[in-house]
Amino acid sequence: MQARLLLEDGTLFTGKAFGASSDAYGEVVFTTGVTGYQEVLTDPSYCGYIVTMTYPLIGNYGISRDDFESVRPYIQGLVVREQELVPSNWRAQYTLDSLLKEYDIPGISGIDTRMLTRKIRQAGTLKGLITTSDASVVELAERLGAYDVLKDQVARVSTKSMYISPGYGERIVVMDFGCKSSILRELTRRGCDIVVVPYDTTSEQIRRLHPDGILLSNGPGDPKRIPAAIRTISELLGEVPIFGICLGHLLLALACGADTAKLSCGHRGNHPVKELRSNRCYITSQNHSFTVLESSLAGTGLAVTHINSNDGSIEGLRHERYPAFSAQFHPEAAPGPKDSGYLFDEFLDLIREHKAVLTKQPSQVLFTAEKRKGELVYADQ
Ligand SMILES: NC(=O)CC[C@H](N)C(=O)O
Repeated sequence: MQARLLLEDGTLFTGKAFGASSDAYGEVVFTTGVTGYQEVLTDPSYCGYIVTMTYPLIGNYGISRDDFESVRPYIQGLVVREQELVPSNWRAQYTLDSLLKEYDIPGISGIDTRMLTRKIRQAGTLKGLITTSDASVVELAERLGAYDVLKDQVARVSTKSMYISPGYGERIVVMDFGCKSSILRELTRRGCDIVVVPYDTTSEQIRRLHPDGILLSNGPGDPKRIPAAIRTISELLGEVPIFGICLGHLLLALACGADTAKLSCGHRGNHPVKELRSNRCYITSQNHSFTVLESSLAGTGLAVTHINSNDGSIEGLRHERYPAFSAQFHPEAAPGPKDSGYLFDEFLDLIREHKAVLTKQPSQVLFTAEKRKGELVYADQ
């Protein structure tokens, strides 16, 4: 069956349909990862997007639920150069085509994904529509024009109620903005006692859980669309060590008074990132549209720890007084190299350091009506 992909600038691609035969609307983005299509499909941060895979053959190792990054795929639609119909992998449970059918997600194959990627690079992210209908292009353009991009993605993908994954180690409260499973895997591997809470949990509710540390997860969309979460983070800042990943990084920056903006076409796939402390370059897994503006950092207490070696954008931040740091990239990888997984160890080191300081200064342990900040905790350093 024929499928068409129409972009908001009028560009029309005609290819072959696979997956569901429903219509999909979304922002069209591309990812350059060579492997990892299952992780991309099921990463909740992709909610609202039609994803183009720049690697030309997709589906060749099939679908295995063990590789999912959440319980289901969250993309709106999938664009590939060539779809493999007969996967070859002993772990495969079913095919890409049958997965997309099961979750009512349409795909289009057989189009020039290189041209599409160039277009997005030049024009920036564009709205698009995948359809198998035979409606006229004029009609499709009208429908696409009337489509408003999703604005409530975090509410869609965050857990509706708190859940635990018990361990004997440090208690980590994960604020779930669309948390990838591999973040929980990394914490579990380190013995953590994990409590995952919905994105709109208040600081008071989080305090009652007595966290040793708070992890702000990845998640879809513009961080400014969840102001209550920004407020919650600013209320907890300095009380408990905080580690932000991707959306969590952007939210931490906003909570400290910095500003964020949308990149023209985002970073998706593997990007080189320089750690300024060691002058080392790490290959990281990335998936984001937004970035922290360097010009907004003055007076926030935030210092840049990592930068993107391709475009110089901010990739990591650390608070100079409070125990808080963040990464724009994905230290949990999935897909991608695990080079930057050391950040989870640094988070646990920070938690232990913070506890040691509190033990030396027990009077600081009590919560007071006035927010207890890191500068008090670290006053004698
Ligand atoms: N992976 C993420 O957490 C993405 C963060 C944010 N939604 C962005 O697009 O920039």
